[in-house]
Amino acid sequence: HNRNPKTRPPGFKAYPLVGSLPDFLLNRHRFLDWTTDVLRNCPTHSAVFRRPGKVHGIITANPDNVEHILKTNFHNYPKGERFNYLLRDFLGQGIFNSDGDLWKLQRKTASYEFNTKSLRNFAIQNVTVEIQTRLIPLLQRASKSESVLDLQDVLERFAFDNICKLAFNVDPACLDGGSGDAAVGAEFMRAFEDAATLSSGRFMSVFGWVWELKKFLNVGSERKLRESICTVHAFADNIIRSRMEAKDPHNDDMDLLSRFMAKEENSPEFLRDIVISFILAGRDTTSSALSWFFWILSSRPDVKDKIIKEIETVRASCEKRDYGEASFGYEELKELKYLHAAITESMRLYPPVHVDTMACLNDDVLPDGTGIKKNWFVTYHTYAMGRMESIWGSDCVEFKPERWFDEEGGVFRTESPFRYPVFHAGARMCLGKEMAYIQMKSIVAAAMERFEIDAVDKDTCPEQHMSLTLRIKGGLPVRVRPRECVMSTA
Ligand code: HEM
Repeated sequence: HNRNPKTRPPGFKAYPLVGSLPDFLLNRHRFLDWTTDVLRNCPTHSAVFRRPGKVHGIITANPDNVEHILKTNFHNYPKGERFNYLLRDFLGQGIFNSDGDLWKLQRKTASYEFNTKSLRNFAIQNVTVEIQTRLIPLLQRASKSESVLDLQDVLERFAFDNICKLAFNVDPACLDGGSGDAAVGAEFMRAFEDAATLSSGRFMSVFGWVWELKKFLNVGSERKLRESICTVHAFADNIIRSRMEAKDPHNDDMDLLSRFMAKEENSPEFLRDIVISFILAGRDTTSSALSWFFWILSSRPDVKDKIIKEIETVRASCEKRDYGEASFGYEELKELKYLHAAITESMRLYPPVHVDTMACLNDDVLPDGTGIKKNWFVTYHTYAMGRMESIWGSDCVEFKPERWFDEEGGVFRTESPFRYPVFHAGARMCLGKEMAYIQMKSIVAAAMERFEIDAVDKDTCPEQHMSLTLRIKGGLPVRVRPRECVMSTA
């Protein structure tokens, strides 16, 4: 690719993505695979996205373009006014929905905190408790009753409990399901889910004025959105208020809210925005990743065996150190290298954040020669990038954890985040990457050590449901059986 702006070809070299409405309608149910095919066949893997009569933006699966957008010319590609506006009712000015100084301020505090040992320890402790007291008993019950379990739902409830603990040290107990405090938690989770889905639904509205009118009249989806936002805000406001009224606001709490309260003179509304953004960011990304992971694994006994062997080896070394928890400690999790590679490989094929979109502030030419105009959007297509022969070679669609190790097979091969933008890249790269791996590896290790988990329909690729993350439509029905020859018990 020609990176020299003086000699690279002039702009507007791009290929139509949505050429005709019939094409779009025919392929709507397989949107990601269809757009992947189109990008694969474009010479530089970039295309123009059109709606009738109007060019709206560029979609790309080209790593040089991704580097340009997320790093080299970062300032030209913010989230943008439209994104901010559509999500403002729900997210306010939280990190996920802000640009410029407001974003920088939150990013600075958060990236410092995400690098502290104390936050990591807090995260490990929360995951361990959730696994020990809820996940393992739930899987045990499913294995005894031999019933079919929706694993995606279980993983989503796990992730929600977990991110709420991390964000403001509240346990909504969604994985406990049921009565008392858990019912309040479940209502909060449901309202959060509705608010996220309905807010993102505004992006799909062909005519923007339709949702604005519904909002003005307080009817239909906008009425439901308003109600769910009220529920979410009331829940968060209560916690923030009582924390602020507490005698010592700089208490020993390890959660993110306390850290933001201690460092800045932030208003209660801004603290709420901050907390809600973190919950959104950490809510259903890990559950999406693990749902696809468990589905893939169901038809790959060879990979399963290697993971189990590794877990048993690491568990044996834990026992020598008299480490008898249901989960694993930080050092042990680091030793689960093959598992790390298998999860990374699974997210290459099924990235939780399947596409990501930015706005273009000023006319620009991308490194592959594609021109982009002010006010267009630019989307990088993470799902397509995981399936490009030019990036991963001729076996790009195969699930092969081994590709993440060097020639000798021992050292994990790190990949450029611009070729593997599963966690984004550049200045706005995901802050929760390490925590996400801690959570995912802990869950898989604890579950696979004790149980055989198999998708009921392991040979049919599940239908995709695209919300903010890539989920499995209708959930992931699995059967759970006790694993024979378990080395330790919960
Ligand atoms: C497998 C799990 C995860 C994946 C694949 C993932 C992926 C991503 C991606 C693609 C973005 C960029 C989104 C954008 O353009 O706004 C992002 C941002 C972010 N993620 Fe994650 N994420 C994961 C888990 C988490 C967790 C568990 C947390 C919190 C504990 C978290 C915190 C954040 C935050 C705060 C941002 C915003 C960063 C910024 O705008 O400066 N993520 N993540």
